[in-house]
Amino acid sequence: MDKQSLTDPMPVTTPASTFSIEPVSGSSTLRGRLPLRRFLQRQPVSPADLCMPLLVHENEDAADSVVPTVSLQRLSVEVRELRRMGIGSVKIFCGGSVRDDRACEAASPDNLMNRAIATAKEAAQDMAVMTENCLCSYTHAGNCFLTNADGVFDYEGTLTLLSEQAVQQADAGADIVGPAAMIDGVAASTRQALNQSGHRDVGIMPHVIFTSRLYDGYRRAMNAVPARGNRRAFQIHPSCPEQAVALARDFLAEGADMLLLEPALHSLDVLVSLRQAAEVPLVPFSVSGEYAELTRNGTLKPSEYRAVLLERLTMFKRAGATTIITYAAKQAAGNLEAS
Ligand SMILES: NCc1[nH]cc(CCC(=O)O)c1CC(=O)O
Ligand SMILES: [Zn+2]
Repeated sequence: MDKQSLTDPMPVTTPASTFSIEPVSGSSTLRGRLPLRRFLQRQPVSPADLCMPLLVHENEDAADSVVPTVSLQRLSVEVRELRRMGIGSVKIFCGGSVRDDRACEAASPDNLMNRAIATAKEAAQDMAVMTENCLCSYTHAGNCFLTNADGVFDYEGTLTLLSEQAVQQADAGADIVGPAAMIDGVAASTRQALNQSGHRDVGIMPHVIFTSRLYDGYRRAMNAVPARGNRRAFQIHPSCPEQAVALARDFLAEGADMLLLEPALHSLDVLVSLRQAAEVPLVPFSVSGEYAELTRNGTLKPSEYRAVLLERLTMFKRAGATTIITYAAKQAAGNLEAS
């Protein structure tokens, strides 16, 4: 409950009515009455509703990034602090250091991603550690998938490598893997690989991704800019919500445990319709461009930013989000702690 609403009771007067019809219910004026306003209010957003994306770099934090980044060295401290603030999950993203045509580093047991997972898990056992499962940091072309020598999409090779990558991540301690290459069949092949390697209890949260320029800040920070063009081949055009819903259904039929939707703000309609159709956790990802828009447009004072951020997160929650992935998770948790 914000202090404002405790100290600012709304005087309700009943003016001589100029309407010929008396309202049947007092439902709008009830809100002026403090105990009723409180009674009607749903559970507000809490730190436990938030997931912090961690863009991990080997050495230095990326100074010019529009979104927060963290070095491997600082990761333990960061994860412990987030956990202390009540945040229950982190989603780890890592760049690669070696690119080749077969994206070999993606499934190397001691790549940065796997070391970061182990570090995060060691720092806070009860923090849910989620990963991104993709190839764009490891391929020459910056694509999320493999291609053959002739440039044609290699479906089987991609699924095999993504499954191997997921198993390595689970071995390192990941609780939930996140296939992000937008390839159907990936949830099924990942499930099978996890089960066969003794990771039946590791969850799968595939990404359902609309094409967007709101990813540019992330791609720059993570050195994951596609070599040609701004779009990724399998992402869904913003005009095609039915494709997103269909892909979401396919992933669930394949055995996905939950779904990530991005960009959060540009996929709200899909969140709402999936919430009505499927009893599964739905997780909007408020991506780098959304964070940049809120923090850097220069028109919001700090107090306005905090209030708008809370409104934004509340809106995601009421639209049906189970958890919200946001670069503002730490700030929001700090504000909620302070209020
Ligand atoms: N590779 C998939 C992926 N993983 C994270 C983001 C963007 C996240 C953000 O903008 O915060 C994307 C989209 C993309 O690169 O096309
Ligand atoms: Zn990718």
